[in-house]
Amino acid sequence: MRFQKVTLQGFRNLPLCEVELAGRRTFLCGANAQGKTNFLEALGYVTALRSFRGAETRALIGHGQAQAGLAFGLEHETLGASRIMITLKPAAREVMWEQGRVTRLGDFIGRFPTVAFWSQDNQFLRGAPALRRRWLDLTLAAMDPVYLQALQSYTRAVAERNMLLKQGRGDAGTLEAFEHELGVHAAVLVAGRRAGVEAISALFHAAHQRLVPEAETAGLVYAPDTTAATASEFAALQAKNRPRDQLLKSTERGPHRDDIELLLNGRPARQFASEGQQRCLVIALRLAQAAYFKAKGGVTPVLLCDDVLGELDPSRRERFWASLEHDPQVIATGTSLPADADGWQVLQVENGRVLS
Ligand SMILES: Nc1ncnc2c1ncn2[C@@H]1O[C@H](COP(=O)(O)OP(=O)(O)OP(=O)(O)O)[C@@H](O)[C@H]1O
Repeated sequence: MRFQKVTLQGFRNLPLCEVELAGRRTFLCGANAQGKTNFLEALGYVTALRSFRGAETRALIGHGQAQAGLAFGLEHETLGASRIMITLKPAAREVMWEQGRVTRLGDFIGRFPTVAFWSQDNQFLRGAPALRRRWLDLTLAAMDPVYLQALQSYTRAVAERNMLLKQGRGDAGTLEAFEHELGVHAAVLVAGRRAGVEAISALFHAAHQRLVPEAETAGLVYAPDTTAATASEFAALQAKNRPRDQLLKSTERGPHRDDIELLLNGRPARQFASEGQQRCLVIALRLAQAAYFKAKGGVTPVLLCDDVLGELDPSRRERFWASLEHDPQVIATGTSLPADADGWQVLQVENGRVLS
């Protein structure tokens, strides 16, 4: 897939920007806080209708603006030339794809894959489990509408059960109904996560080997919160935990507490990997995400590299370029043009304006 034309209006600090992207390599160059990451964030939004920074819709709308508009002209392996228009309002979002309005998220999410490499990825190993869970959910849901549906339904069921627990209205019969519902969706989630992590782990190992010359092995393991696997096991678990949950006023156990662990040479990387090793692991994980999207959806994702490649030493950067498969479109940012950017389209970003 390739972005050809990008028009943004009132998106964060970009009041109006219209850009034609030429070829497969674009570098956005500018001082700090000019709008480079904001531009990448707008492009990344098209994949899962979410900010890769995890920002709320409200934060994406320019200060003082009522709404933000994003329009993309894309070249797509399976869909041909595509046009997408997204309008963001504080409490609503509208997506137009070709001439029609998108009403079911599952019809749209994941069709336009992008993978963002950005500075906060460095927190991936040592940050809270929610960060890793969010990444895994986004990766799996983008490629599987059944998983997306289960994730939405599970999240809703937990929120409703929590609401009952908080209000103290949770009599056994009512809670039991939610627990049954919760169990059905939990079983889909854990099965999807187990299979997904196994598939991504193999791609992660391969990407890491291409990136790092040392004979190191990288892997990913699923760390579920409980051993329950079937709908009835999950429902039974919630029923057993009910007295404790009623005291704590929250659903304490379940897939919403799952985690994944990155391994380096069979050991938890978060405890043993050096800073440099961690950086390579996280980049390899993003490459694995791109490979997973390609394998599942048949579309080569666009890589959005926010000031990340500058952190790699020249030999690792060279290997990064050599490790890219299927000649993806790469849109990178930085405060100065790297030495290996020959032949790139260069756009200057200055105070919310993107200039060619
Ligand atoms: N909703 C918003 N409305 C207006 N401005 C915003 C909004 N959200 C963020 N900004 C501003 O946008 C500016 C540019 O942010 P951005 O993250 O794109 O910087 P950058 O060019 O990537 O810089 P760096 O090199 O420091 O990462 C910042 O000054 C930020 O405060």
